[in-house]
Amino acid sequence: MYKIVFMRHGESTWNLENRFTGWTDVDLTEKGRAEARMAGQVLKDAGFTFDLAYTSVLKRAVRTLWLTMDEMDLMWLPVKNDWRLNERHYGALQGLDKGETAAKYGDQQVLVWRRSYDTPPPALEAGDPRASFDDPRYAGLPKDAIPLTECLKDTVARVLPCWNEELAPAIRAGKKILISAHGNSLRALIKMLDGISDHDIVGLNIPNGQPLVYELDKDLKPIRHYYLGDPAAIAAAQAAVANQGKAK
Ligand SMILES: O=C(O)[C@@H](CO)OP(=O)(O)O
Repeated sequence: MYKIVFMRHGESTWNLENRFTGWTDVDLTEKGRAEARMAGQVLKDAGFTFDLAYTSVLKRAVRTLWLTMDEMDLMWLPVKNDWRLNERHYGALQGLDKGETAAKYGDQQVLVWRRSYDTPPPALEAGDPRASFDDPRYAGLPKDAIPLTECLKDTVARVLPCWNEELAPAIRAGKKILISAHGNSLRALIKMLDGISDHDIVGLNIPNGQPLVYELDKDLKPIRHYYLGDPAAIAAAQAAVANQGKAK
């Protein structure tokens, strides 16, 4: 049996401000840093250790990983930054207030943009300063791999090769891995792992900074999964994430 740990980053400045974030590279708040340290403490107390860590190229996930590793006295851990673990690109919604957007377009439309499997948010114009074409961290990518918006299906299409080429081989090689990523890139991974339907994935919300353990069989099929933190606090945090997209 294999065990891997997923973790969504701690609270970011735009989580606090309730803005659509996507590929915008915002940092953690003080609360987010505390959540990341707490995750390290919880993992340490539960007896976890790791050989290798994966994260995105966005600083909220990278810093969460650093703080978690620091708390576990694992700063030496090899880290692979993979853009394919980035948050789902939020297109032209990036930077907008979620509640105001819901007041303007309706809760249902915002739920579709936030959680549907195959309806992307409106795309950025190619010349929009929010587009990532000139960002050096994506310099090695073909231009058509850099999104202007993404639905979850598009995120699955980039996360799946990351799983097949990086994560799964590391797990099979016996490495204990920690993956610090984002709400929707983790939803994409979990949808794929658990075979969640396009319909049911709408209801899945991932809380900030809570280690999520997956136990996998020899074929890397999930046996069970569980959060390490307090179940009531996790359920409340998941409900809070779900409610972020509603008009006040
Ligand atoms: O804004 C975002 O990029 C994501 C994660 O914070 O938000 P949501 O939960 O609305 O998909």
